[in-house]
Amino acid sequence: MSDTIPLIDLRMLAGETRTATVQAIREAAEQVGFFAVSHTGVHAVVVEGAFAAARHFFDLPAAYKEQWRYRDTALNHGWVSTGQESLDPTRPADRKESFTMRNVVHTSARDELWPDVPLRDAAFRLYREAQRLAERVLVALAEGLGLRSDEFLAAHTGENQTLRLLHYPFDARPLAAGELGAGAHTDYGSITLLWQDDAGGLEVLARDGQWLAVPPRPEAVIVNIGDLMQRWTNDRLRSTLHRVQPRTDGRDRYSIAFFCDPDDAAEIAVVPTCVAPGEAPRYAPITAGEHIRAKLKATY
Ligand SMILES: O=C(O)CCC(=O)C(=O)O
Ligand SMILES: [Fe+2]
Repeated sequence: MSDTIPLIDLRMLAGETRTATVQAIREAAEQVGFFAVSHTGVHAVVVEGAFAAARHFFDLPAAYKEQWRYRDTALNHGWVSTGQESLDPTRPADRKESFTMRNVVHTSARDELWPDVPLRDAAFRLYREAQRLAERVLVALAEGLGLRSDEFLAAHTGENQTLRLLHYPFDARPLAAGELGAGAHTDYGSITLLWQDDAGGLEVLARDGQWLAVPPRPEAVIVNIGDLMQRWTNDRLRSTLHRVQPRTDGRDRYSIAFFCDPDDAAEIAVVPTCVAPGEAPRYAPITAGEHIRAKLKATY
């Protein structure tokens, strides 16, 4: 593996370069589980709008943000303060705060869930564009594995698609042993899209056991495979461990993740093209909802 994750230009999905590009996406998903995509169709102004809204919200006093505190994993919406979430439950809680918004199309009409209209509007805009991008990636992965184009897509109507604003504050207090910005974890669902600012700190565990930095690349979106997609593909696509270093250089870091997960009722059964002839699937079918809720409960 190279010293950074592969970069794929999505303009190449059009025309006669499509087949080769779909295979490049599949290969990156198999070998690294992380890749970056450029020319994604997501507008820079929409991404900037979401980052601006995030900075504005996270700057507010904690006592005020309290009103939108994350309350339950079923709704999966709201503010989680620093030290509340442990992506790696064996370590101290993460040095980060977040604002999670599940199924924004559905929840944006509920005024009580939103600190302000600009945040809601910025989230809605990015959510819609992220959905389109995630759908293109799901289709490419299906095609790359020799499946019907909508094999994965059909299970993703938006019910479990979640946008999350993240803030890793600089904090001069000494770090506890093993304290991180985000503890080492794999994502739970199908695929994750990630936008990061230029601060850096994201690392992925390479196959050789070394942590590899994922440097910020303006205009690129990071894509990674989650646990359910790994299971769906009989371990062919890799759900790779990743973590975020805490801020120690005097500046904060902001990032935005879009988790694209299957609908609660979707049955995740190993796809036939990922089982070698004469072998049995490694996993029994599972309902996506069961899996996602169990994972969320473990981290809060
Ligand atoms: O902030 C980042 O760069 C990564 C966040 C992440 O991995 C997550 O929230 O699942
Ligand atoms: Fe993650």
